[in-house]
Amino acid sequence: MKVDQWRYRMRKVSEKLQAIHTSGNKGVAWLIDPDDFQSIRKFESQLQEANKLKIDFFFLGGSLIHQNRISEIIQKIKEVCVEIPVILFPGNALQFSPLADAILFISLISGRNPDLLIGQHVSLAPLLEKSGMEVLPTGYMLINGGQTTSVHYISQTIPLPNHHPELSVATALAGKFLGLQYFYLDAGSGAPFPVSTEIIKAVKRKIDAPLIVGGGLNSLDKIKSAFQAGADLVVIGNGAEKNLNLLYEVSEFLESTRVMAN
Ligand SMILES: CC(C)=CCC/C(C)=C/CC/C(C)=C/CC/C(C)=C/COP(=O)(O)OP(=O)(O)O
Ligand SMILES: O=P(O)(O)OC[C@@H](O)CO
Ligand SMILES: [Mg+2]
Repeated sequence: MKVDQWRYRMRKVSEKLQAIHTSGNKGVAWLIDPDDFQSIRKFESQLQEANKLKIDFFFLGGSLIHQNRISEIIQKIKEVCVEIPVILFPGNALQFSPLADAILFISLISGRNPDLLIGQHVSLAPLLEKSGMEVLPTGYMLINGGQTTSVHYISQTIPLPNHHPELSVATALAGKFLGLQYFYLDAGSGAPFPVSTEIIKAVKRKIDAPLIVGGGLNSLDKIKSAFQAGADLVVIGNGAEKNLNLLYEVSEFLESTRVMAN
């Protein structure tokens, strides 16, 4: 299938995110690490599951990747899961593929590293324009999840404290005044503690935009708490890699809340 054909079949990604946000229905994104793509057969069978699980989005990216197989992975996803949008979640400008449906154009607003606030963005902008891809301008905020994760190290930034909501609120407000349209609170992949509900609630109160939360969400209880605190979309990476059943549990939970809301 050609790129335009599958883009045509879908609602715009931004519309889907906005719909999740305004309806109060929650969503789930499955983060695929391009480096974990070893056996194509295993990946294919996981993708079959993704169709059944009603995953809302695939996120694709990593802090540091060793092999750039992003286009190949997207092709595979599109063969099996035509209806699930693939959103790039790049650690740098090299992690680009014109085959994706949209890109989280993340600016690391919790940090003070100019390359991750604007530098990588300038490098990618001309290519991005040519691709015609949907761009999601996103304020990306790293929150201390109890351990130094890959993204902390690679970004060379200090995360926001997990228990001083006023700092996260000030950061998110600055992002809002800069015109960012999506916010992503991330404790970092594999974090022992996810973003605190205190922080999620405080940011949610001030920001009327889709709120993405991820990092260390490896149990249904943690995911429910993130939703209850105000996350619109949760991102699950390691939790699904270790136990695909977690995605079943989340999907069942979402299904039951959507039924109750209708
Ligand atoms: C928008 C463009 C062109 C680039 C963005 C550049 C920025 C702002 C990067 C922010 C910092 C960064 C390195 C983010 C990567 C986030 C990500 C995809 C994390 C996925 O998890 P890993 O950190 O790879 O987890 P593992 O250690 O579990 O593999
Ligand atoms: O791998 P996990 O801990 O689920 O984290 C997902 C994502 O938010 C990391 O950037
Ligand atoms: Mg990774």
